Amino acid sequence: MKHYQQQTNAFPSDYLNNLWGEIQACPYFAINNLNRDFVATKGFSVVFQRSGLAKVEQQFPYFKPYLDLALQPSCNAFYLNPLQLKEGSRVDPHIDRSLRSYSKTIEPPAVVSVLYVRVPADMEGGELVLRSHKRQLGQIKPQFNTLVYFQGDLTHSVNAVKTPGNRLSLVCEQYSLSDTELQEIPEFTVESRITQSTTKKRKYAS
Ligand SMILES: O=C(O)CCC(=O)C(=O)O
Ligand SMILES: [Fe+2]
Repeated sequence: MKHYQQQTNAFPSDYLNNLWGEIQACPYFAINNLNRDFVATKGFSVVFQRSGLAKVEQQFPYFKPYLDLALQPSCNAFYLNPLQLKEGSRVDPHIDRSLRSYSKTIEPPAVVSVLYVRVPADMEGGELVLRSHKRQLGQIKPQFNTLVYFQGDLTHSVNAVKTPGNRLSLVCEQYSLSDTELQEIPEFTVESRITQSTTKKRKYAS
């Protein structure tokens, strides 16, 4: 893939409404956990190997249509995260390498897929900006029901949202790891501020 591509009207719109509702209702959905590039965002993350896909679909059936369409056959490890921005939220320039927390040597993903589940009407700001070595390659204005794929080694950012309402995307970092790297990745786990604080509470309680 050369830099990026977009697929408009990726799903029946009923599916996106359902996805919106399920994500809002999910107990893991909370103020982000991701690093400080993510300013005032909400979300949670599902980390899995291809062998854990059935478990992901069992616990999160509403992700199945997205995974069926977006997962690349050549990839074997995934970091899936719903990401919500509101007025004033932004994401500073970064390269996605969320699996680094499991193995230091992991290279960036082969591809990242992003589905725009909800976008405020007439949103100002909120564009996804893609760069390679300071050169801007594209500025994507999120559109409801568009599925974007971009090359996983690109630096990217999301401009501050300047409109009220929610911008919800469903992002999947897709990796093609060697057997040794893959061994470090959980078959299936959920990362969320909520699960972390429960662990902490348990620790302090004992
Ligand atoms: O929502 C987007 O347009 C991209 C978000 C992003 O960069 C990420 O989740 O790593
Ligand atoms: Fe990113």
